[in-house]
Amino acid sequence: MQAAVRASRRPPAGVSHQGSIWRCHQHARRPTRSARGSQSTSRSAISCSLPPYQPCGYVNPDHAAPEGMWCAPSFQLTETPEREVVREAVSGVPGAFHLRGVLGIDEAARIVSLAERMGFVEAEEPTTSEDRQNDALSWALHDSLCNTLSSRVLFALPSTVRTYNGARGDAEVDEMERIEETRRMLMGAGKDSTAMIRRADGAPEGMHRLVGLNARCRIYRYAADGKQRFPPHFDDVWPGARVFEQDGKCELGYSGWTYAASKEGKWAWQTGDSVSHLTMLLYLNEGFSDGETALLSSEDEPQGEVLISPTCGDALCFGQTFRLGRDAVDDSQYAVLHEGLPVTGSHPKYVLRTDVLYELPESS
Ligand SMILES: O=C(O)CCC(=O)C(=O)O
Ligand SMILES: [Fe+2]
Repeated sequence: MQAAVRASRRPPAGVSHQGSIWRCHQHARRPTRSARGSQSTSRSAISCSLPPYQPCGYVNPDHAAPEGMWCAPSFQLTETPEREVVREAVSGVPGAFHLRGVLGIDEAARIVSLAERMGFVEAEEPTTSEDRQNDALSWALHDSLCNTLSSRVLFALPSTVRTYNGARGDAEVDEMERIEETRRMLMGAGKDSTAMIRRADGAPEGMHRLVGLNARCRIYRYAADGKQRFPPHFDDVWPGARVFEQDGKCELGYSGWTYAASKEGKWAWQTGDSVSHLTMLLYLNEGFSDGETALLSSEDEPQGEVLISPTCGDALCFGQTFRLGRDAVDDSQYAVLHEGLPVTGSHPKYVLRTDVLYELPESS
């Protein structure tokens, strides 16, 4: 099968595409590397006024709110929307890419500061070598914050993801790719589309359309003790979620729970439900040593280990497994086995994890 990440869709006005790099000219320049280097993100070094935050529950009463899920309904990004975001492929890892400059240094520092105030749930003593060993919290982004963050990156994300079942033969898949390419040409997107085609055995087949980022984020803190780490794992697809605010209360509501919850082996979802295909890791600080994200392999094309050193404000995106608790769906094409390596030095590492959401195809 051909690697299916197409070059890129036609860029919006003010955006150009050079090789694997997307660039948005309209937006202000990002801080220089020396400005980034001078950033201090230790807990004590950050002092800025922050809006209030509160526990966030679930709209669906069947889902008990976990410990450490928060919402800060008036938190805003301060540089809105003047950011220059640049997309760059991760060499050797199909489907993975960097988004450079998603957050400003001060914005990232304010998120770290907010997270420290909301409070992390400390890592539990691991019982197996696969258990996550870092401090974590969940942060549900209210609509306007989620939309602002999404608007900075949407132009550089795959606009569609077409899924197909691995039971199909190569000839049929080639034909699907050909049809898809023709469709894009007819729509004026040409060959340089960021559309993606991926095999996901057992998953619903069809065209998934880009929606934006998932409001449900996690923030992880790795102590600089050389021990805390996120052992090798795949990220699974996740249903889309958004925050509902009423009478001063914030609750997270999922789309796609019908799709997620059917136990009969039948995929079921409603029109408008969304599901993720990609992880987005947003690095919130620098100033520590080690702590890279190690990209270990991708199905079909096992590359060596690719180490990504966190750069504050940059995002890293890569494929997830279309699994969601179903045995039938094992690893999916472009899913990347990865690991958060231990941190040393004098500062912890902070990283925000969210997902890139797609609307599911028309349900049959
Ligand atoms: O901290 C990292 O670099 C990796 C985090 C991660 O794998 C995740 O959030 O799923
Ligand atoms: Fe992960």
